[in-house]
Amino acid sequence: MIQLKSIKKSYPSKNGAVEALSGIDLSIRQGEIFGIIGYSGAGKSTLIRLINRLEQPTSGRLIVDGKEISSLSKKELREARKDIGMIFQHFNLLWSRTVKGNISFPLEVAGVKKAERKKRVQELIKLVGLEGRENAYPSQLSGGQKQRVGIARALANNPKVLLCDEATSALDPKTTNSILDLLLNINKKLGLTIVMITHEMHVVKKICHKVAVLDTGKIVEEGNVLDVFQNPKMAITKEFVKQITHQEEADEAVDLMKQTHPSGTIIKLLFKGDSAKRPIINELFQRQRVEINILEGNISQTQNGAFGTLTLLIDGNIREIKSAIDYIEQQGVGVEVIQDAAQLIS
Ligand SMILES: Nc1ncnc2c1ncn2[C@@H]1O[C@H](COP(=O)(O)OP(=O)(O)OP(=O)(O)O)[C@@H](O)[C@H]1O
Repeated sequence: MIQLKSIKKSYPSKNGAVEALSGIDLSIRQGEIFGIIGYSGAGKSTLIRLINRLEQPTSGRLIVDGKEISSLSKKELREARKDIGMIFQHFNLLWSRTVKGNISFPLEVAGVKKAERKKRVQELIKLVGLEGRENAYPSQLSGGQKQRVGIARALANNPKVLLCDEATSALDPKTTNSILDLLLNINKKLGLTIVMITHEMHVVKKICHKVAVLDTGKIVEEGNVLDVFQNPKMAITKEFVKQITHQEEADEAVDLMKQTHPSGTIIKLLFKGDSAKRPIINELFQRQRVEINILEGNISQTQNGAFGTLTLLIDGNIREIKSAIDYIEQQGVGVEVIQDAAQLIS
């Protein structure tokens, strides 16, 4: 649906050109929810504005829905833009118009007749769950409701792609979740391709199928969300993954155990996909003659399946511990040895 090939974008500045994007290759498939994550200044807004054709690339090729941007006439470009809706961090609503008026606006611009407009606005209000608030003004709405108006407005002309620029960054965690659920629902119902620009890994974890990590104008890592969460390669990706998996209390529990049980073996189990559903501790208790203490555990759900970790302190004789670890690995669960008191690796 969207392809970027060797895209570069520079902005002129007093101290020479600023290279915001330096050679981006990206392919986003139809119906996918694709997350692009990066810190401030990484080039996320530039990238999304290129897809929306609000910016022109300095070089490279951009293809959306089979059409190459550089070969389009102005009229064709105007038409092609209708296939792309966009929502923003600060909603960008018209404050003097009601909910209905805001959603109707792009339909008016597109020359849709009044009766048809009215029908479409009602459909959209239902789709985003704003029934009863049709005549409210933006100032009378909560942040989540404002973003629902933004989503309805973006979908008014039946776009094929929805671009979300930090769409939940101004919302509290509960409202963020409800907006993400709505986007997921719309993706499933309408088969809409969604591109999410964000600095929050929670957003990626909850609804994206794929993720690309953007760092100073380059994509440094890309893949299926579950794979990237399980096996982040670059330091920056590991930092983002830690936003989800890191628990300070867990580190403290492990440190305490290291001090109080220097002779115990501490291992971290890494679950992925179906292995996350296995009653592995129960199986260990039944099959192996080792003592087990659970130090921490967490499980995360992504659109590609679940993944999780479980940190255990195991005591017993070396042979039994080795056998327990072999058993865990045979079940398709990864094992990382944190404290090797039994000298398993020697
Ligand atoms: N119109 C512009 N003129 C000059 N430099 C720009 C312009 N827009 C962006 N830049 C520069 O390009 C780089 C990437 O900016 P961009 O806004 O795309 O990053 P970002 O990841 O979206 O960050 P943020 O979340 O802070 O907006 C930055 O160094 C920025 O200063």
